[in-house]
Amino acid sequence: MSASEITEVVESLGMPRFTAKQIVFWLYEKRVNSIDEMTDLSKVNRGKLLEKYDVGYVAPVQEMRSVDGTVKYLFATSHDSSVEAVYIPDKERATLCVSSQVGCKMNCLFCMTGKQGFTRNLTANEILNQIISIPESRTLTNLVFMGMGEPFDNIDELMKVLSILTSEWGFAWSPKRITVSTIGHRVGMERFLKESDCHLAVSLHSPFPVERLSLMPVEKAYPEYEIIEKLRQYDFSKQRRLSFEYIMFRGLNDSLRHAEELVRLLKGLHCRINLIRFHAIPDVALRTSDESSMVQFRNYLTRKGIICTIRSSRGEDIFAACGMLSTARTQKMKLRE
Ligand SMILES: C[S@@+](CC[C@H](N)C(=O)[O-])C[C@H]1O[C@@H](n2cnc3c(N)ncnc32)[C@H](O)[C@@H]1O
Ligand code: SF4
Repeated sequence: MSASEITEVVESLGMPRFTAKQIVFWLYEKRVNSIDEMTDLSKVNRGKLLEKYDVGYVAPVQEMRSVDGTVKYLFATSHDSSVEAVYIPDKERATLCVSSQVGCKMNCLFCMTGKQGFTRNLTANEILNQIISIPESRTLTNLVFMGMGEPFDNIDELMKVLSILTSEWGFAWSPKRITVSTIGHRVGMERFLKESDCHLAVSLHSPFPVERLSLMPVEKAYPEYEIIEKLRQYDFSKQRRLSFEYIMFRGLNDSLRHAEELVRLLKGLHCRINLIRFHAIPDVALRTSDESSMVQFRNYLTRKGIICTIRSSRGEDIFAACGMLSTARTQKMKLRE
């Protein structure tokens, strides 16, 4: 809950307004696990809160550790569905990749979460719980909303989470440490750009609309040309960063022709490109590009003045492609029934 929502709760229960400040302190500064630990609240007031509320911590139901230190956590969202959060330590950085929905409506060809279909939006509580209930919570330096789901399709809860994370009364994180990744959902993206200072990553995957459409049906609703024209209205040359995600598929989008068209498409836009290796998923005939094609592609873009990096693949041995572990759990639960 935001500070103003907690104030409303306190008032509705007939408690003095300053109790809200105390609760916010216990939740976001002290990070207590239970209302009973809020020791400067009177016993009567703690009792009133306990009748209707709890702190909302829920531990992950499963975890898988990779040899490279990556940890995939699974959070149950019902008896047979779950979402994933992935902890990725890397030298002085410790990033958590967070989910925003159970499944996803967008049905991208290459994505395991897309194959699950859409079940429901996660609540702000369920999104924050991924961040605060893992043992590494206090060591996190960065958050990326690149787990399961389309964050801008769950914009109300996302904005609430970002506000709790970045407000002085909340976790007081710098927005520069948070990146939200989107398929280019226009309505949510506009609201996010207006109301938050966090970084934006847009999943592009081809500079050619017809090819993008063959990978991502959402190209119909949110054409890449329109997304890019919209983004040109914002200033990404200062604190806030704009990046494009580009999965490299062998023989599909990794040619010089693609690199040239990307440069033309993004001309004049202050941005960077992250090249991503494709994590194979079952029953999809796409393959990841080989290392030399990726390096050539990156070098071409770099020569043309675009900051371009090849993202290192992490946790390959623990089903790194998002949605794989949660799909496995759903199948297991269904088999048991
Ligand atoms: C899972 S999505 C979640 C955020 C948002 N829905 C989006 O598409 O940007 C995060 C990133 O993972 C990428 N992705 C999805 N499936 C992948 C796979 N099998 N291999 C590599 N990257 C994948 C997406 O294209 C996107 O750039
Ligand atoms: S890549 Fe993103 S938008 Fe596409 S299906 Fe997966 S989670 Fe949804």
